[in-house]
Amino acid sequence: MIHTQQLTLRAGARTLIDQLTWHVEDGQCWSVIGRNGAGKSTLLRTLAGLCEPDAGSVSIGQRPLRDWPLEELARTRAFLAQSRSDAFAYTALETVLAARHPYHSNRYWEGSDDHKLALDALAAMEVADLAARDVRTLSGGERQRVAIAAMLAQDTPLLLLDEPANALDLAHQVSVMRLLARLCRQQNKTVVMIGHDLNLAHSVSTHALLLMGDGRWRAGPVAEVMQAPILSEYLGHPIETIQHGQRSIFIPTEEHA
Ligand SMILES: Nc1ncnc2c1ncn2[C@@H]1O[C@H](COP(=O)(O)OP(=O)(O)OP(=O)(O)O)[C@@H](O)[C@H]1O
Repeated sequence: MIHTQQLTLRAGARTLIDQLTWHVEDGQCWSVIGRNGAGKSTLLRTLAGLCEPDAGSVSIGQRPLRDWPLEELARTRAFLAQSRSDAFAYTALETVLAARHPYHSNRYWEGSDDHKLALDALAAMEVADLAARDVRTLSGGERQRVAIAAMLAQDTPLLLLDEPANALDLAHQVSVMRLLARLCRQQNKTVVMIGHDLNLAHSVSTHALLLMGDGRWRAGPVAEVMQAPILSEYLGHPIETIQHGQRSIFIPTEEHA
């Protein structure tokens, strides 16, 4: 689904990611992990086609990103930004319906199929009861779930999510992450998401990409890459693992003053 070849991303004089050659296959669920400022959002925006690489290339489905017509790209990848601002009085339903526009090049109005898809997406995110509400009146977590519903309604094989668990309460963090993992397993969708919760990432992801923020990176299956010594190095803080049944739980080591 995604193939990067010697991809290099910089911010000013800093090299964030150096020569990333990376394959993301259909049906995989990747977590991108790294410290604040490591370049995670910059990478995701580049994969979405919103930023130009400084060197190297990105292909989506065998085709270089720059060769994708915008409307076709919008039917292939959906992007959840880390933050958003709502300038106008759209309802939650209208916001989700807007995600159907890439399917309407030959007609102006959405059809009943679009309404059903949008309502289903709102229901999947447990915000169907908010469909008629002005998005500017929603709480942070409700607005986040409407934004994820819009992604689902966009119905793309590739989902790129910048901190999807942001602002969600514990129950919704778990249900949203499980839903993403299920989309990969059952519908062969591909997910690349950024997250700071190692335990959530470990429980739902098949693979992880670690970014050091100085160009270095490490990519691979979760069992190989999400190990305490490697995570400690990449996150700049000692981390221990404890086993709880089948689960590995990551905890930051307490440092005594
Ligand atoms: N236009 C710019 N000019 C200079 N530096 C920039 C610019 N845009 C981004 N940066 C820097 O690039 C670095 C990477 O930013 P990015 O948003 O990708 O980090 P991140 O890993 O997503 O961080 P976070 O976990 O805080 O969301 C940051 O240090 C940021 O300050």
